[in-house]
Amino acid sequence: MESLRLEPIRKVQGEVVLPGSKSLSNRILLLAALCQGTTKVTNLLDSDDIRHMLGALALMGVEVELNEDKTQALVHGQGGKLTTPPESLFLGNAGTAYRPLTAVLAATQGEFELSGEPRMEERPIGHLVDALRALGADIDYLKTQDYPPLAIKGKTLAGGEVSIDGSISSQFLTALLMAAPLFSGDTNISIKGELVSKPYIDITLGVMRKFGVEVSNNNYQSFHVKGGQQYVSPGEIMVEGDASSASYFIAAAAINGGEITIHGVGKASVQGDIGFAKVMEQVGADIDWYDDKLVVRKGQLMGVDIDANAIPDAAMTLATVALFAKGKTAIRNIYNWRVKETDRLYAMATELKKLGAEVVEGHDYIEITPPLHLADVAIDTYNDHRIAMCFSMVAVGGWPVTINDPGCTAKTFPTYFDTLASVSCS
Ligand SMILES: O=C(O)C1=C[C@@H](OP(=O)(O)O)[C@@H](O)[C@H](O)C1
Ligand SMILES: C=C(OP(=O)(O)O)C(=O)O
Repeated sequence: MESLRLEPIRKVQGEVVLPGSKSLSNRILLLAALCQGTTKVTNLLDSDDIRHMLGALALMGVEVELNEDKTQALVHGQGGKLTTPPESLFLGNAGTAYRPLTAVLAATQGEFELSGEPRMEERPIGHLVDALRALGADIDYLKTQDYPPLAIKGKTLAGGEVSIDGSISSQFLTALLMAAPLFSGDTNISIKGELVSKPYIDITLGVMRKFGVEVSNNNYQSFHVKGGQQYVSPGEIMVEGDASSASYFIAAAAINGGEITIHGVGKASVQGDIGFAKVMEQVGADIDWYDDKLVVRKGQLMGVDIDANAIPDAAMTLATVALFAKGKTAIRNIYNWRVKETDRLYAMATELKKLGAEVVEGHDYIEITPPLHLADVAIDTYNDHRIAMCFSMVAVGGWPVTINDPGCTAKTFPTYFDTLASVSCS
């Protein structure tokens, strides 16, 4: 479908069961493939990013049995051995596949080429490659220095002392951490620059722990990983609901509930994006917290001024909540929005301005002051699932809107617009 017309939604109400977390799904699949033993993964996300990880694993000889709706997988671990794939591993625009595979394959015997969509070739990976090369990895840039695609000649890496720049993406450190137990000796990793998106490191360390590997860390400034370790299957593991995907329903209920019960994340969540619910309480949402669900109702919404470095994905939703909050909303410390699916700072500013909002696009922040009336426009989505999803808040807030290329939500949430319709009262 070229575009989706959303008419004003009178109220949102009902129950949502979240799909599994993208971040957890791809980490779990990779470690389940590497470990010793078979792992049953439940509540797996079925979306493009996961499909790319599964496709790559299949090409490297990993046997994965999926159930019919692809939310359960039986992964037969290879005990650290992967085979040289017959072709380039095409990883779409999935950062959670591309970055960890780069590090793991650098330490795996075999020859690998990692490619992706055109946008992936514009997303930097130099900080990770620099760190891996410093450890002796053999990695070449096939087109442009510091960017995918890559050619990797995997080999035994001995570990040692290494520093990694954490200022652009936490996924580089995640990748190094996941690969380090496979090195023959111990690795001490120190962080250069400010480490962004820190809560994703907790997700990484938590998943590694489930697969039997403990990493010690000193205040996220240095990490010690023992070498020569084998990941061990936990037997069965459930993927928690996606906290970033929850943000759209938390926001919708806060703008125009009714009441929405969101199943799959709650106060026991391991994902940093649960922090968005706390931000929304500050904005004015009325939220009841349970271990693995949230009940969210409408509130008097007020603009806030927040540092969103820890919740870069969910913070995009706040940018459209801002259209319905009193006064100005400022979202700060989000420079790396510029190197994700698109330049998200530019894209969000451009589309919010089209609706009539007053927007300041800073180098690493955005400020939004809502207009009295929203213009009826078509929102361009820049092949960015989160732009498509967060601009549906315009209809939730009672204004018509057209979303161009709504199918781009397939990256993490293929059924998003159906799920929104299921809680929409016209
Ligand atoms: O590790 C992860 O699962 C992710 C880390 C974040 O990226 P950065 O660390 O590049 O900010 C986030 O935006 C991405 O959607 C998922
Ligand atoms: C930044 C994102 O994706 P990736 O995992 O490709 O970095 C995202 O899902 O918002």
